[in-house]
Amino acid sequence: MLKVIQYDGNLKEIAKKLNNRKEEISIEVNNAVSDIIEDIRKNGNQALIDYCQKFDGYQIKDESDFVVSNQEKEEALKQVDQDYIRILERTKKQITEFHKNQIDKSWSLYKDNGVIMGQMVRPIERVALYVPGGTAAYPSTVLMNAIPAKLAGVTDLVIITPVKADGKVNPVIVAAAKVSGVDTIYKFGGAQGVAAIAHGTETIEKVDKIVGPGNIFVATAKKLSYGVVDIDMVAGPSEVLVIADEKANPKYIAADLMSQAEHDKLASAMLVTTSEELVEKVNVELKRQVAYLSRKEIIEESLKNYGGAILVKDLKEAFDVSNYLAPEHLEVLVENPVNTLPSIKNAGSIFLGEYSPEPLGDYMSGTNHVLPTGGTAKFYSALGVYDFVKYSSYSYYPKEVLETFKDDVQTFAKSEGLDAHANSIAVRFEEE
Ligand SMILES: NC(=O)c1ccc[n+]([C@@H]2O[C@H](COP(=O)([O-])OP(=O)(O)OC[C@H]3O[C@@H](n4cnc5c(N)ncnc54)[C@H](O)[C@@H]3O)[C@@H](O)[C@H]2O)c1
Ligand SMILES: N[C@H](CO)Cc1c[nH]c[nH+]1
Ligand SMILES: [Zn+2]
Repeated sequence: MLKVIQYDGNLKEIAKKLNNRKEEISIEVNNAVSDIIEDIRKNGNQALIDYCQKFDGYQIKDESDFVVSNQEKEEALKQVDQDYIRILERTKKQITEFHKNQIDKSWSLYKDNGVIMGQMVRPIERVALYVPGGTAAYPSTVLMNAIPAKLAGVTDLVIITPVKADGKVNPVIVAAAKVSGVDTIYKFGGAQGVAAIAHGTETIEKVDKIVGPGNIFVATAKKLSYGVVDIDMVAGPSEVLVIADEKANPKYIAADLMSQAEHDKLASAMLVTTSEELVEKVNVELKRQVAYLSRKEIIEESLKNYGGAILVKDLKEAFDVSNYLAPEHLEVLVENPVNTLPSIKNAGSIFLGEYSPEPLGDYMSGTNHVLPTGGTAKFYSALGVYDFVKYSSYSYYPKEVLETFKDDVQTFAKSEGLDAHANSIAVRFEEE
């Protein structure tokens, strides 16, 4: 059952009523994750092995066992049927079609006075893709991470993902890695995996950047590793916010809310609507549908803690609430949904109309499913090709053009008290 909150124009109150435990959890998790990172930094491989044993139940045999071997890959691939490979290939095509539009080009400006300026786009060299592996397998995340990275030109890509107690990576992950062209799959994840690949160990080479989603421990470890490596964003426990008018279908809304609630007990699913009657019907549907879903327990816990229905007086208020909460996924189930785009300021990914359900985006619409959570869609974007490149600017000035700037630059430098800067210009125009 969704708890019902009447919106009275106070956005801060709404946020408090919905997320009142988030702060508390993050302090506890922050401390636990900091300890793990420190231990990995000090004790390297041995600490990594110990944490993997503790959290995933697998005793990594030796340093060569950190990586899925070719033989393990072959065995895994034998278990994946051809129709599944076809689906992965179809998904790859969809994701590629969307993401190739994000490829940014280098540019140069040749001025009449001989000055040349420009910007070069270069791929980041070594990137780790986090693929979650705790309570579910995420082959779709392999594709969502790897395809934009490949389009950007990253050559050194590795996957980190937790294994099960038998030490095996799920065969569908191995298949998705093959389809995406990623060879190295490390058998570790969680905060310890993030720490190991961020700092490096005796045998594990550090990366320049870590991307990809994960649970609260993974998201916190990425946050705390920022600076040692770059990260894409905070992509933590999943969220969906549905804006619906009185004509929206309660059966679809309930199904879509639960599709995200099933990810994690910390996932959040919210309905923002003008219709009290719709909320009642959605509650009936939630009860009916949850009964046949295998992750019923997670769904119920997540809806109880982080689910809710917010009643608003009109759609303008609905978009105000949604923009304030900045959800990872926003579904818009109102008449003429495409026309509402100008009202949306903050959302990781937007799903318009009743036949663009959020799970289509999780797998095959082509848009990326690695998305900012916890209100960070106010400043972070969906994972894209731009996350895997960096920009270097350059300039070439002939002597006669520098001369036209020499006095102004020196004055500027002196105004900052930096006379070595001024001197660098002056020495170029001294008589020998
Ligand atoms: N935002 C996005 O773009 C996006 C996309 C896909 C999935 N997700 C989210 O990814 C998450 C996947 O979570 P998951 O748990 O299945 O896999 P995961 O790989 O993210 O986390 C599993 C790991 O968490 C660590 N862990 C578990 N309990 C711990 C504890 N008490 N202390 C320290 N570490 C602990 C362990 O190392 C374990 O291997 C979900 O929250 C889901 O909503 C988000
Ligand atoms: N909804 C998740 C992002 O929050 C992505 C995903 C992968 N598989 C299923 N769902
Ligand atoms: Zn999902």
